Amino acid sequence: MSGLRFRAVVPERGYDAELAVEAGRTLALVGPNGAGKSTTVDLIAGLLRAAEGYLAVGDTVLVDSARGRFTPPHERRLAVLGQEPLLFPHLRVQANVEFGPRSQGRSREEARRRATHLLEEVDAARFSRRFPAQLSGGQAARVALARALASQPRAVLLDEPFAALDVHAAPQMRRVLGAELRRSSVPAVLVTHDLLDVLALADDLAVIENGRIVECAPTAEVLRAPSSAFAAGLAGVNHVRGRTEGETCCGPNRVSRSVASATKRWGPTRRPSPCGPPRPSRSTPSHPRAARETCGRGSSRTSPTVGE
Ligand SMILES: Nc1ncnc2c1ncn2[C@@H]1O[C@H](COP(=O)(O)OP(=O)(O)OP(=O)(O)O)[C@@H](O)[C@H]1O
Repeated sequence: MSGLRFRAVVPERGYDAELAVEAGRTLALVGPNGAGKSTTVDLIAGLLRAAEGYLAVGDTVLVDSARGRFTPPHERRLAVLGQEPLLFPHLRVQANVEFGPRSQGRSREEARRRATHLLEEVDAARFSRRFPAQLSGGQAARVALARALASQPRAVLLDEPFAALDVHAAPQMRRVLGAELRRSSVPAVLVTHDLLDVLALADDLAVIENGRIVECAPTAEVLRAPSSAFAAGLAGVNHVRGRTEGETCCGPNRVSRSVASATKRWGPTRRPSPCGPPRPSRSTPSHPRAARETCGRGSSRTSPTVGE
């Protein structure tokens, strides 16, 4: 498994963004309402088709509009977990979680083992004989997390997956998700409005505004020295300081910038994003610090933990 490279342009939504997430790392995508976070997830998942687009996970190119390639959602092998659990209503919980591994050709026994393990992890084993209609919203969300992780995806996409959970369930689910992501070493994109999600899960943090990535760097760096007003608000500081040396998380752009220069960068000439241009093959980030400390292929997840 290796990193995820993504770029897409959707003119009718004013969307023109690119991201790179190294294998084994989680990138949190934050931004104001209507900025383009769900659009990003939909594009990567294949639920929305871009006018121009490129998507690769590792060596597998899933979308390349220049070559007319568009892999349908069900063939992408991506785990997508949103606010709605979207469980199969006619299957019991256990069968819902077994469905992914079974459809990938795993044996009945292997699928059962994996589903049972994940249902225990998310504290939903006692619901395994129920149908989705017999679950509460929070219980269904736990099952949906188990199902998303069961199929050993190429990459994981999470669109506010804990929004429906209560204050006790959310920390437990973060722990399960964090452990699974660390174990699986796949790239993950997490859309969230919640700083706790960012602190608990995100190695890197990207800010999207008006369909453009305006900041992308290791989480600790963004929170320490935000260069966008939105990240400053998230970090709880009222000033934008910016970084003084190359500290982007995922790509070749080394020069830190103020919001103003970021806006200039993202002007009509469509320059490379802070997260780097999509690369057609596995490649090491060109930024030496990023490669060494944060974004190197196969590097371990390093997000800070929060007391939960
Ligand atoms: N189905 C659609 N058709 C046309 N435009 C859309 C559609 N869905 C979203 N948009 C527009 O695309 C832009 C990005 O929306 P998106 O839902 O991706 O934002 P978001 O960052 O996820 O917002 P939120 O935090 O409110 O969920 C917005 O301007 C929105 O109005």
